[in-house]
Amino acid sequence: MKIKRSDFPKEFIFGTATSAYQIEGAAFEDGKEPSIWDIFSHEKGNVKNMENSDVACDHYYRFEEDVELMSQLGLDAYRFSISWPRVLNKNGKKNQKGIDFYNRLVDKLLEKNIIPFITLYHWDLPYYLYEKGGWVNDDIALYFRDYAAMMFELLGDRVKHWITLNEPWCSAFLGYYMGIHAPGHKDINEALKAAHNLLRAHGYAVGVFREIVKDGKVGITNVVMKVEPANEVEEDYQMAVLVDEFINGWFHDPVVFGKYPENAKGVFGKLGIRTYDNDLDIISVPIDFFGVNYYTRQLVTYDPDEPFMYKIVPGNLPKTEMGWEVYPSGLYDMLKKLYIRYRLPLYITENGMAGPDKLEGGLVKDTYRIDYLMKHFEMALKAINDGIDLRGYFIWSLMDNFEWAEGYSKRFGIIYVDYSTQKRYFKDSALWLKDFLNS
Ligand SMILES: OC[C@H]1NNC[C@@H](O)[C@@H]1O
Repeated sequence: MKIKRSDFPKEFIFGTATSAYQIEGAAFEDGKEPSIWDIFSHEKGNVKNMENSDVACDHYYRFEEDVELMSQLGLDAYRFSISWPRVLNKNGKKNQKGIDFYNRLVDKLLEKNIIPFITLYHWDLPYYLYEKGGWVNDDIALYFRDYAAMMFELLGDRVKHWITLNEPWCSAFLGYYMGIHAPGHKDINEALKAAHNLLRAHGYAVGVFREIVKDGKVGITNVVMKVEPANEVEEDYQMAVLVDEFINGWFHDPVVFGKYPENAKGVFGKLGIRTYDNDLDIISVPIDFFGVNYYTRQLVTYDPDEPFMYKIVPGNLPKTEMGWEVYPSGLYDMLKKLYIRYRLPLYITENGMAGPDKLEGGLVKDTYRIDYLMKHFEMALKAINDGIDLRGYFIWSLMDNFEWAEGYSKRFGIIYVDYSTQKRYFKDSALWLKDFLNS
């Protein structure tokens, strides 16, 4: 059964997503100050092939061309992030050139009838704040609140859909525990404190949003994974429950219920981590939607030798270039689980795949990405037809870009970027999407 755009509610929006550090470039230009990723990517061993985003997709200078491409595809919406160190400097002063870039980008999108969705924080913390302790310094939540208020004042007249944080789980646990993302720390106590401060930052930002953008909608975007036991044995099921709470609840439950997930909290409580319960009133101020980033499932098995008694087991389904299993039904399962548990409107703020994309004669035959997207579109439609309040779907990503520790080796775009020339090429998936959006 081939689904069509018209099978979706007419107000359902299709878009693409990017983030500042991954596409903008101009990393040290027009008054922009360094972020933790500008520093981390220049430190040996952190990013494959020592790549960085000094130039990236040169989007800072090419944004008009890129918006034109979005318009040609017929996108309803575009999700992007603001680079905090591009708009606010270490003396707490606005950087007008950086602000002007986002003003022009928003105006260009509106001119093309593309709805802007802004993410305030997509991992590029100003480096001077990291030097003050970064996400481990409790004051960071107030710095974020003031940055958020400034952006709401500057763009809230035209931008009505805002996301406070992208994937705080990654900021906290990849950045402060596993050390594979900036700032590259490996300390579980720091990671849990960072997680808590990210949630506090979110709560403070929502508070000021209600005062400044009265007709706007605000949410938080979390990465979710369908967590399943590797083996049908009791101990693996128990670990799956724990890991599901840790990955799919640690940044959802406090925001809606004002408390951390019980079982997972039991594990971290043993580590003697304060859960700062008195902050949960701030953290759980009401939001308008959850952003859902879905890519794959995670198989877990009990392993008493591991720090948290579990380890991840590779599955046997077909995988993308990231080694992630293609598991469309997991999207449906997670949308259903989130909607039943939290009863909030949902946007898929990221879904997509990294593929072995080859540019030949100006074409990229990424039929595997068309198949991937079609299967996940079908799951989104199934969720809507089952009564889940799903309101939009953003493909990750508009264009190939800097994939963090993987550098430019992983191509997620529906638009191919030739980094040696900065030329953009519609992949077959982009041409397919253009037809789908007009179907
Ligand atoms: O790994 C693909 C994407 N996942 N979510 C966050 C984005 O910044 C990544 O590029």
